[in-house]
Amino acid sequence: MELSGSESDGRFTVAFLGPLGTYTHEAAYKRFADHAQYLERKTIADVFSSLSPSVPLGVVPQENSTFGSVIETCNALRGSHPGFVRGEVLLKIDHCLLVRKGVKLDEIRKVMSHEQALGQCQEFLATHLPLATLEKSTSTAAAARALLDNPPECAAICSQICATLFQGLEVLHQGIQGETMNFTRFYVVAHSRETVMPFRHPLDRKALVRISAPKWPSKPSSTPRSIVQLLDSLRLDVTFIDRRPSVSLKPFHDVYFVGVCNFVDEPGRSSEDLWGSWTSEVDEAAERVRRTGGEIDVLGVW
Ligand SMILES: O=C(O)C(=O)Cc1ccccc1
Repeated sequence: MELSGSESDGRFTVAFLGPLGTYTHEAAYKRFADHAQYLERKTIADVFSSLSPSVPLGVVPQENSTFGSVIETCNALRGSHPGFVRGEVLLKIDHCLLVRKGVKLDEIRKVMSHEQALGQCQEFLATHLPLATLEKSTSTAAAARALLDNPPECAAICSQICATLFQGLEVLHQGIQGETMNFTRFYVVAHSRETVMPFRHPLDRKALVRISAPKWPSKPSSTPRSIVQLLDSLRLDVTFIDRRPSVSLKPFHDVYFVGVCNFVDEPGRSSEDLWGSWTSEVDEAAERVRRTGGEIDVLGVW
C-alpha cells in the first residue's frame, strides 16, 4: 500500500505521542523531518488506534536504557490490532526540571511527568525533592503544559525545548536523569504490513515477534513446549526478550516479545532483494515455532 498524504502537498501523516515538545515528537521528526505532517495524540494507545489508511504511520516510545520497557507500548502490542513495526529511532534523552518563571526548588510541592521520566530521574527526585508528590502525566510535554494551569509550586520533567514552546516557563535544572547515557528507542508503527516505508535504512534487518507458549498441549498426545524450546526453534539471533502477562482468558499465560536480527552483510545485493529475503526468513522462522507447538505473531519487520 503506497503512502497517501491527506495534505494537498502529498506529505504522509505520522501520529505521535503529543503534544508538541515530547521526545516522541523529536524522534518522529528525526526520522521523517519535513516529509511528513504530524498528528499529535494524547496517549500511546491513541497513536495505535489512530493508524488507518489516512494515518499510515505512528511513532511510540518502546524502551529506555535506564528505566526499561514502556508498559503502554507493550500493552498495545499485546492487543489484537497492534499495527506493524516498520522501523526504530534511537534518541539520547536529557531531562530538565521546568517550573513557572521565578519558582525556586524549595517551593516545589509536586512534580509531574510521564512515568518513564519520573523513573529515569528518581535519584534526583529522592535527593533534591524528597517530599514532593509525584504525579504521572500522559507525556512530558503534557506535564510542562499543565504547569500553566496548576499552582506555581509545581514542576515538570521534560525536554528543554518545552521551555521555549510554552511561554512563562523556565529551566531550573538540566541533565537530571540518573544515567548520563540515557537513550530511548522508539518504534515506527505502520497501519498494516503492506504500508510502504519511506526512507528505510538498507542495513536494518530486524524483526519483532510475539510468542506465547501454551500452558497446555493443543492435542492431548503432544507435549507442551517451553519458551526456551520455542526460542530455539526460531533459529534467529535474539536481541531482547520482554515478558508480559497476556490478556487471554487463561491467568498467568505469558506473552514474550522477542527482538530478532540478522546483521549478515551481503554486498552486491540490492536493498529490495535483501528486504525480501529477510521478511521470508522471519516468516519461515515463525512457521517453525508454530510447528513446534507455539503461538507466534510477527509484529514487525524492518
Ligand atoms: O513523554 C514523552 O515525552 C515521551 O515521548 C515518552 C518518553 C518519556 C521519557 C523518555 C522518553 C520518552
